[in-house]
This record gives sequence, structure tokens and C-alpha cells, in this order.
Amino acid sequence: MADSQTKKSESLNEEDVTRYLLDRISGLEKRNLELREELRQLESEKRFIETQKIRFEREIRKLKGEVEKLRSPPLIIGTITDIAGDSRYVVQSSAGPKFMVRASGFLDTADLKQGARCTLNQQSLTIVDILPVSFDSQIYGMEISNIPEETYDDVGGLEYQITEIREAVELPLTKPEIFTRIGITPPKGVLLYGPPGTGKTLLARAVAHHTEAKFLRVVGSELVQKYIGEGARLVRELFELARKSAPSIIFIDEIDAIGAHRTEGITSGDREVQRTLMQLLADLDGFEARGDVKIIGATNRIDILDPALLRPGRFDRIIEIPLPDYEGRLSILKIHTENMNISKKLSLEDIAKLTEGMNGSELRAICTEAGMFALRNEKDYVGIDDFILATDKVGSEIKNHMKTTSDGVMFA
Ligand SMILES: Nc1ncnc2c1ncn2[C@@H]1O[C@H](COP(=O)(O)OP(=O)(O)OP(=O)(O)O)[C@@H](O)[C@H]1O
Repeated sequence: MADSQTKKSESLNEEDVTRYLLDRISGLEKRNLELREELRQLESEKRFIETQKIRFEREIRKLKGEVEKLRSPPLIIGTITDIAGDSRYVVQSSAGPKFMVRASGFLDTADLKQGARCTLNQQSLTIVDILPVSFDSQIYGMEISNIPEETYDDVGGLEYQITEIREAVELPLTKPEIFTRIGITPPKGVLLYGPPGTGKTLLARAVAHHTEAKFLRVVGSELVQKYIGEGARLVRELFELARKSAPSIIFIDEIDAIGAHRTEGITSGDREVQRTLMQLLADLDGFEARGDVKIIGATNRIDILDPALLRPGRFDRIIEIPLPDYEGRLSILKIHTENMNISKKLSLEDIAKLTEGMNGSELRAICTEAGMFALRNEKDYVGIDDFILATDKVGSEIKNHMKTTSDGVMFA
């Protein structure tokens, strides 16, 4: 009885084990199938990623090629003058014109800031590179000359203006004690205003000559346009240099470019001009009227100047340099024909009558051109006919120039 029972329980156990094993096998087979499916999916994903990778690598190679093409010369060098938002930039090329451009997507936008020097692709006008900031020591277009050679005798037709500038600039430098004796503060500087080519620079150089002062010339428009973002620093350095080189005269030509009426800054370019003007005003206020640095400003546009510049203690004397009248033209013609071999029959009075409305610079050009006509005709002296041809030539050049300027074709 016990035997038969033992046999029964053994056979039951075997059945259980077999069932268990069969279940286990079927479970493992199912898992195996699942894993195979997973593997198949992973392998297909891998293949997809590999094809993507190949596609992206091809794309990168293509884009790199395009960047290289964009970067290859000829490139235009310019300075970012304004950031117009919307990923567009105003770039002033070193040749002058301004462009509204976009930048290559490969550039870091943090580098694309106002004042940054950059290169533009000539065809697409895209900013393709940012250049390191580097200036040569011929600093920033500042002309520093030792005592100039021009004298008052070289200036024609401006007797009254010579007297004015002598009192305001020459006397304080050469005889400061006169001002102390009388008890008045000498002017710090004068402003010369009038049409182009009438002798403003010439007069300023002549004063420097007579005071034995060094002559530092800067052009206002260059301070704010050529070296964007540098204007205020340049003004500071200019005064610093003038103090070191004293006695000296600072001559700021085209002062209207930095000294125009201050308006609410619209663009960052306007703000740059304002910053430069504020620095100029601060430096004007900061230097000693009795010292040996004087400042002469020059402008063709006194009408647009900021009144702050004309306040006492800044440009104290304002001197008009007009177009020469008949007497003035005669005197200028005499100066520029002094070393010329001119015909005894030639009357400079006639030439002075013929050249009404012309400035000193044009009169000088007429004298040179007349000499060239005589030279071309192999003559030893310059006659009236040469002067008439020269007057026509210079006159028509002016007319053409004025026509193209008013047509908006080109700007002087
Ligand atoms: N009154 C003058 N007497 C003699 N020469 C003159 C006179 N005005 C002009 N010139 C001649 O013309 C040249 C140019 O003049 P200058 O540069 O002084 O003019 P400017 O008034 O400063 O002009 P701009 O306003 O364009 O700077 C002078 O170097 C000089 O040869």
C-alpha cells in the first residue's frame, strides 16, 4: 500500500517538473522573440542614424565649402556702425559707402558689435569675418606737424580776420602778461566759419607759424566715422598730445561733424557723435585759458552747430571767413603768381574780375592750370590766354562737380 502511494507521488512530481520545464521553455521562447524584435528595431534605428550622420557630414562639407568661398578675396573691409536689429547690421566700408547687411551664421553674434572691424564678401555683402582691433601709430588721421611754414603773407584778402585771430590766439600765446595786466581771461579758442576753400586751414597754420606752436589737425568727420566707437577716446588723446607738445594749436576741421545740434539719439551712430561732442566740451572746459594750448575749430556749417560749443570759455571768438571779394581775389592771385613768370601785358585785375564767386583754393588752381597751359604750348611765360583757358577749365570743373553733386550722382 505504502509502495503504491510512493510511486504515485513520484509520478506526480515528474509531471510537475515537466509542466514547469515546458512553461519555462515557452516563457524563454517568448522572451527570445521579444528580444529579437527589440534587436531588429535597434538595428533599424542604428541604420537610420548612420544614414542621417552621412547626410549631415555631407551638408557640413557643403557649408564649409560655401564659407570658404565667401571668405576668399576680394573682401571689403568695414566697420559695424549700427545694429539695426533683426540680424541686420550697418557696415561702413573703408572706401566710404555704407551697407545694410547680414552676417554669416558661423559668426558668434557676441562679436558682431558696434565698432567691430569686419570683412564683407564683395558679391553677397555678407559679414564673413571679424577682424582684430588694430590701429597703426600714425594715429587715427591726426596730422601733427612741427611749426608750419605758412605765414600771414601767404593769406590773401583776410586782413580783418588776421587781426582777429592774432588777438585771440597769437597774443595769449606770445604775450600772456598783457591779459594778466589788464585782468581779462584770454580766449581758449576761435571758430572759423565760411565756405570751403577760403583759407581757414591756411590761416590756422599761419597763426601756428607766428606763435612757433606745433600744429595738430584732426577732421571731425573722421573722428566719428572712420574710427567708430573711438571718437571720445581720440578727443581725449588729442588734448593729451597737445598738452605734451605745447605750445600747440589744435585745429579741428569739419567740427560740425561732431558739434551739430544734439537731438535725441536715434541710432547708435548718433549716440557716438554725442559722446564725442561731450568729451570735446569736457576737454574744452578742462584746459587752462592762460595755458599754451589753443584750439581753432573750422566749419562750413555754423548754422547747425550746437550752441553749447559757442558758450563763453569754449570757442570765445567766432570769425567769418567769407568768399573773397574783388580785392581779396586780386590779393590771392598776387600771392599765387608771385613765383610765376607772367607776361608783362597780363593784368591780374582782369583775372580778378573774371573770377567772381571763386574761392582761394580755386584761384590757386587757376594759377597752376595757367602755368600748365603755357608749359604745354612751350612758352617761357604765362599769358592772358593761358589764364582765360585755365579759368574756363577750373570753372567748368566746378560746374560739373556741382551738377553731379546736385544730381545726387556723387558727393564731394
Ligand atoms: N585767402 C587765401 N589766400 C591765399 N590762398 C588761399 C586762400 N584761401 C585758400 N587758399 C589756397 O587754397 C588752399 C586750400 O585752402 P584751405 O584748405 O585753407 O581752405 P579751407 O577754408 O580750410 O577749406 P575747407 O573748408 O574745405 O577745409 C590753401 O592751401 C591755399 O593755397
